[in-house]
Amino acid sequence: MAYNRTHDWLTRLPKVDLHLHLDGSVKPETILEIALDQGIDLPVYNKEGLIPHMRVGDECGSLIEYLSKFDFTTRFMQSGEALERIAYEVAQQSAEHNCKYVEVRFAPQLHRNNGLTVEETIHYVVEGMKRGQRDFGVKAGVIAICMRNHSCESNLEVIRAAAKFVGKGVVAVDLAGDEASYPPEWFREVFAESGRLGIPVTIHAGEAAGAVNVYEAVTNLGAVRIGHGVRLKEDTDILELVKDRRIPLEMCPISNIQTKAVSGWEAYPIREYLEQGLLVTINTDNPSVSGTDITNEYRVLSDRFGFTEPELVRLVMNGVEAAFMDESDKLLLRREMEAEINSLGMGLLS
Ligand SMILES: O=c1[nH]cnc2c1ncn2[C@@H]1O[C@H](CO)[C@@H](O)[C@H]1O
Ligand SMILES: [Zn+2]
Repeated sequence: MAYNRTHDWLTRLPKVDLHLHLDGSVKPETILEIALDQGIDLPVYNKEGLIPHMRVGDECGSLIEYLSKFDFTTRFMQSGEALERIAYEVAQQSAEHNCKYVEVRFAPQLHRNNGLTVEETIHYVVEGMKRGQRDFGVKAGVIAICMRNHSCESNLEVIRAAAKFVGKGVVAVDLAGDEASYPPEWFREVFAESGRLGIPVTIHAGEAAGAVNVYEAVTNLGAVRIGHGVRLKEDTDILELVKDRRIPLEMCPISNIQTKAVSGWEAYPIREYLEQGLLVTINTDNPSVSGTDITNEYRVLSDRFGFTEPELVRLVMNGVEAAFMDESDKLLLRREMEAEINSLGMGLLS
């Protein structure tokens, strides 16, 4: 590939990733090792052969098709050891992309086939992230996910367990899964509990259904951030509300194109959102399902939308602003990142 100055610069740019699913971030070689260790059958026994089972192709037609890939990976994520290891490896992969802070999300109820409790699953993921933080210097937070196709009772169990880890690794709760079939208003009771317990909320909304889901998430589920929000552009009033409240959007460009949240890149609203003053952040969603990484997300945006380096820096720093971090830690992260960005020789923050 020809030398591209911005591509090279993006590799070195310090970044953050606020929207990354643990079960969408598993390395094929790790699946292979866990399967051999635990005697789980595999369709093939080499890492290249596993990739098609884990990753969507260009032909992916919908979020539902995209989500089908997770049935494969979660089979190998049923022990404390596997969860700890995969969380640790997320920190390692983040460090490889000069990602300084990562929020890793996972759905505890999907990892209980071999008898782990909800709290145990959270414990192991938090431990893996902490070990990763020690070894690779990547700061991390964990987000516990409620699933749209799970019962209210099972989601309440997640919220209550997550509450016990607030201040000890867990930073928020989320709602994920098939958005078109399970509207957010069905989960008011679940997120009323997170409100009572004082846990911050982010909700996947405006991805596989319209802007009205963003409205519901913000006004009735207590969301202070929105996962994706790609379809927010369909309703000006709701867009204004999100803008006025400074609610960050966790956009995940490659994933959003694959799940057909929009028809294609020409309809991807990122530049208009940024110009309209929305707090847009760039994230990976699922590196192993989408075949991406955080540097690649920025590269694709710079190529497709002609973002300048100062604009790319702004997207990164929006991520810092949106992080579920206390203000003193955020200030430290911001200073560290600004110093590193300035040392890249661009003087971009002057
Ligand atoms: O982009 C997405 N939209 C909605 N749900 C998702 C997305 N990516 C992953 N998951 C869902 O979240 C679960 C826990 O990590 C995954 O198993 C998948 O079902
Ligand atoms: Zn997601």
